[in-house]
Amino acid sequence: MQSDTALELTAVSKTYGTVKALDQVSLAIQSSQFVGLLGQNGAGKTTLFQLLTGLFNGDSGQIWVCGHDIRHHPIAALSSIGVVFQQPTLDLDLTVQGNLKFHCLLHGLSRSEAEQRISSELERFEMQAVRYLPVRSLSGGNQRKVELIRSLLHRPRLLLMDEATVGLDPESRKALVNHVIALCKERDLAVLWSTHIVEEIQQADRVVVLDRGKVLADSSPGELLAKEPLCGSSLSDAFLHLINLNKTVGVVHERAC
Ligand SMILES: Nc1ncnc2c1ncn2[C@@H]1O[C@H](COP(=O)(O)OP(=O)(O)OP(=O)(O)O)[C@@H](O)[C@H]1O
Repeated sequence: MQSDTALELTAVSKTYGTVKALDQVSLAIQSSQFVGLLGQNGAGKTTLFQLLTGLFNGDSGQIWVCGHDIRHHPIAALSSIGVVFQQPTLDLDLTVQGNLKFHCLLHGLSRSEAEQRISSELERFEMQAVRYLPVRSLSGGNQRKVELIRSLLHRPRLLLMDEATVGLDPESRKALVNHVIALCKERDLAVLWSTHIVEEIQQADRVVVLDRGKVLADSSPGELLAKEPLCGSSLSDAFLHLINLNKTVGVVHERAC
């Protein structure tokens, strides 16, 4: 494994009954790479994030975060990860400060370190004005920004964004994507950005297309669109083409069996 590899998965599989939610998934993300994980409903994105955040173990395969095997060294692995989940997880009745401070203390930061990091992150996101307001009073876009700020306070090397723009208007969505891309390059952060909205990952260094648990493509948007028969199509069309091709392969495979 390269020393700047933030995440590596080898042949990870997870099955629910007869459903293969993840089927031999392998991928690696280096520091400062923004990788888009694109998949339709049911593709396996959430399952993948559940495995990456240690909620469940896979049936087979291995996951390393910054060189730590998540199954055998979960604390070291998880302390290197920042996560923004699809569902909001802030305490709406606490202030922004209260939510952020709680996270810092959970990660073992001293009170003075916590204050200093909260101040500098709020400044970075131009959010100082809302520091002592209850989260409930913030707009949806600002609540998401607070979740992002919280995910960065313990200085992770890998940021996991699990459909983090759900419920945001197009402008707020774009702003959040741009914030994360800037952070990725500024802080050598590796980012896995899961979505089914193609526009969000137009600027990604790499796009991983997941469908019915399988990785169908893993390349830069440019490389993906240079391949026959995707040549000349938009990223959105290329995505749909790959998904439809996989459906056809599935039908042929089922008939052959
Ligand atoms: N706890 C579970 N029990 C049974 N089946 C599950 C469970 N979790 C996920 N699945 C199945 O695994 C497959 C992958 O689901 P997953 O939620 O990971 O997809 P997703 O890409 O996150 O979809 P979405 O975009 O709709 O959130 C689906 O067929 C789903 O029905």
